[in-house]
Amino acid sequence: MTERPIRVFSEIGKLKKVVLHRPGKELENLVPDFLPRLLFDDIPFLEDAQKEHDAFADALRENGVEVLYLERLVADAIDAADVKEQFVDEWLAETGVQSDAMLKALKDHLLAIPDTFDMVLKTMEGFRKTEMPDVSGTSLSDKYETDYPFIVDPMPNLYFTRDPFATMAHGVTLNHMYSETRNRETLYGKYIFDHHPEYGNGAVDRFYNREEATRIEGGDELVLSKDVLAVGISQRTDARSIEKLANRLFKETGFKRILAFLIGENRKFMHLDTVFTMVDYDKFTIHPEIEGGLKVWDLTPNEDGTVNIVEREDQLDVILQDALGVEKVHLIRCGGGDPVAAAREQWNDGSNTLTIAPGVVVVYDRNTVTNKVLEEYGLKLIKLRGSELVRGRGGPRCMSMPLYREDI
Ligand SMILES: NC(=O)NCCC[C@H](N)C(=O)O
Repeated sequence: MTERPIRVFSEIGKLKKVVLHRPGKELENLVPDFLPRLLFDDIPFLEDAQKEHDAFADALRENGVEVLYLERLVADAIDAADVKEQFVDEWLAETGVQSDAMLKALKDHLLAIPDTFDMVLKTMEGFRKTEMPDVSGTSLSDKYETDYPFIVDPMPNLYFTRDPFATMAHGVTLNHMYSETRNRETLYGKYIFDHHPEYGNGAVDRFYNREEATRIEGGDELVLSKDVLAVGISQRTDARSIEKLANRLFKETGFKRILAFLIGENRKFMHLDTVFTMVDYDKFTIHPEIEGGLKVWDLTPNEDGTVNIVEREDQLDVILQDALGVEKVHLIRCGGGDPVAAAREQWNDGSNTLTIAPGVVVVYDRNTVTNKVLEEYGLKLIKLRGSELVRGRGGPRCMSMPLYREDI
């Protein structure tokens, strides 16, 4: 049997292949009045954000990881299946543009871009009003004018490739996102998994679809082992989505348990991976602020195919020891447990680490208190500058989607 293109059975197995998105001109379409709606807290300086991101990609390559770019995968998928016009039509249908004349002008503009790669980048960047001619249509929507400076919004969160789709076993969840701005991002995943020569046409199992009504985002989906997932019930992921996922995974894969972590609905920690990541066989980062209110449910398959759901009364370390079959689990507290350092460093993604091999972890250099504690636990840190990247509220795990990890 041929090797499946996706293989992810842990959070910590040696990372061999990953998807990133190099931040592009979409960041130059962030303006102060619309930051909250686009889920940003500040405006990064693109040139420096790209340098920081290139350093991230280089660090991964130096450690034996093949880096694939989302924008290249999408362009190759579109070209391979010769579906440029279909892609543009689907993209347009999700822009919210109502004027027929403007829809036609946008379509003509995109299809006139000779290189599909550049066309894909343009769909990510968005369109300012100033860059399109006035269209003189006849319908009411053609004549109607607002002060809004964009015809089509940018998609500034694309460099957080962790969220719109998530890999596990030999497949993906193609997610239905919490916000309109991020839901548009999932179209790129759809084209990759429908049409890419290596990742499309059924080569990758599909455990969730973007058309589903309930929400789930990749930052909430953690593959703890070949048997166990942890999934956050959060601002971004509904409990119902986790039940659906459990039903499918228990039937279609070897996963035997999902731990559903209730972390509450909060901008500061919108996904489970902003407060909890796995860094070694027996070590996890954790933000102390979630520990008090954390509830964990255990989802396991019943013999009749239904899902058994039990609330766990144990402490988190005991739940993890039991789920992973290790003697002692260490929970490494963000900011060393100091409430001020923890809050400051979690905000800057101190607990959002990317593990590229057991005990080898990519972090932002700025989280000095947390990093020192991680080193005291014997972890090897690869430190990145992230002053611009962090303004979008995401760290190394958020900015990466593993496609292939060696089994542990
Ligand atoms: N997994 C993650 O936590 N991703 C970070 C996403 C940040 C982005 N600005 C968002 O709010 O969706």
